[in-house]
Amino acid sequence: MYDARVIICDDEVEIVRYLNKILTTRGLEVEIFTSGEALLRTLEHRALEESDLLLLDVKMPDVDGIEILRRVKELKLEIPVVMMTAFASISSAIEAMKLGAYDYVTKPFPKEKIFGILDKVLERKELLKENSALKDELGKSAPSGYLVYTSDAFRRVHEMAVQVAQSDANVVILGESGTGKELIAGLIHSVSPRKEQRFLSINCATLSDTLLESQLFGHVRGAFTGAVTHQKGLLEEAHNGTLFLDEVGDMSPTIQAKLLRVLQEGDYIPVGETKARSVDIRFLAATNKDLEEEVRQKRFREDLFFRLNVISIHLPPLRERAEDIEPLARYFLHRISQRMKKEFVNFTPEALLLMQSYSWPGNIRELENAIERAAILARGTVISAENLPVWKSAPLAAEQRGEGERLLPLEVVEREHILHVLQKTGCNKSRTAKILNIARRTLDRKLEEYGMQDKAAPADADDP
Ligand SMILES: Nc1ncnc2c1ncn2[C@@H]1O[C@H](COP(=O)(O)OP(=O)(O)OP(=O)(O)O)[C@@H](O)[C@H]1O
Repeated sequence: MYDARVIICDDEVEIVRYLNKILTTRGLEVEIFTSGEALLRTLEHRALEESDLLLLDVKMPDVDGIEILRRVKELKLEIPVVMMTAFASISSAIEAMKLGAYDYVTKPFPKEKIFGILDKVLERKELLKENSALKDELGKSAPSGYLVYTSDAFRRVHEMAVQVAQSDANVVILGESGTGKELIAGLIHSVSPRKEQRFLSINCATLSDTLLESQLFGHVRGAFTGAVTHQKGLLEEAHNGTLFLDEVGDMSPTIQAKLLRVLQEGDYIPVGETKARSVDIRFLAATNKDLEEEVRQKRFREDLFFRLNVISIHLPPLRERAEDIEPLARYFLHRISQRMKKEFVNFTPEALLLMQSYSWPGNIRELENAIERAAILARGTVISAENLPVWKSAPLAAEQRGEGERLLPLEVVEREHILHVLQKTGCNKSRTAKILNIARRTLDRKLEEYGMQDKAAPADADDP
């Protein structure tokens, strides 16, 4: 008997039935998709890596299996994909192998063939697990996590990160707190040629100058009061690997000068030593400050800025990519379900609406925390608006209200106002239309225009 999960995607009912039967008989958990389109939609919203194998038909009427495989690879999903092909489409199987499919089977296939593949896959998974445990122990692994998004804005970020990873250029990652800067840094390292080496990180804002210096450069015994032992610095530890400098905008001028030497000369002198040591490190840095402004204000060295900022990646705040809120929320809900061993199945339309109308100043981290909290508060398996008290009373961001510097287009203000009233009426469309003093038809049209018609409300109970 197996303790594993398999996803089947095939439009041929006979094959699905056959596979489902042989797999479930051996204790496997099976998830079925009968169209490529449905699987593709799920890919964008959910991490499939919790499953152990994807059995994917090459030829489907809507979306081709090869296209799905390509997307799986683009999203860097770890799941092994086995293509199922008819004899006639063997050439696509070869193409699939080139694209990174794990294996392929030609229909019709005996069940031993599938179980043979499954055994190999599970064995490999065990090995990988052991490997990554070992890596964690050595402190080598970069922060990892699935990148969940549907917005074009974040797709561009993802593509750029993968592209720059191939070069050895230093990168500055800019973005508000909680937008995923560290996650992107980890991604860059893990797809870069240095991926087998160490990824180390340090937060430059939380340590005192002396501590930051000795953490980075290391020190010899007796270098200063309290330096009772020799300590290797992060520069030494990260040799040949990647060093992530978080909150780099908060680094003091003294440390900036010392770091500049490392970037310019490729060497440094540990505290208390006289001889320089050479290092080969790729630097990734992040900040939520406007680094160019810091340079203009002479708080950040221009020469260091240019050395670090060979390429910059800007992470957009969550409020500027509202279409990512729902898939992220579903992803976090799925993750918390697993952690709490309780299956949360959905959000109510009101809860989704509330999440979409909030401005998320703490970005993805705030969303993650809110979902976690909601899951704890929820009584049943569906998260409702009441479980999300955080922003129910919270006002919209000043920017969204049109206060401050940025004045907003009418449609943004209108959309926010409609959402606000819907929120107050518990998503009752008739009452919302009345308060807004517009016809119910007009409200429906506007909701459709803003792509909110299915989320705005279930059919109002009190509607005629
Ligand atoms: N696209 C994404 N998909 C899934 N999870 C994400 C995504 N972006 C960020 N996260 C998660 O959101 C949380 C915050 O991300 P991260 O720590 O990388 O942000 P940050 O910008 O470095 O924050 P800070 O500036 O506060 O250090 C993490 O738990 C991260 O895994």
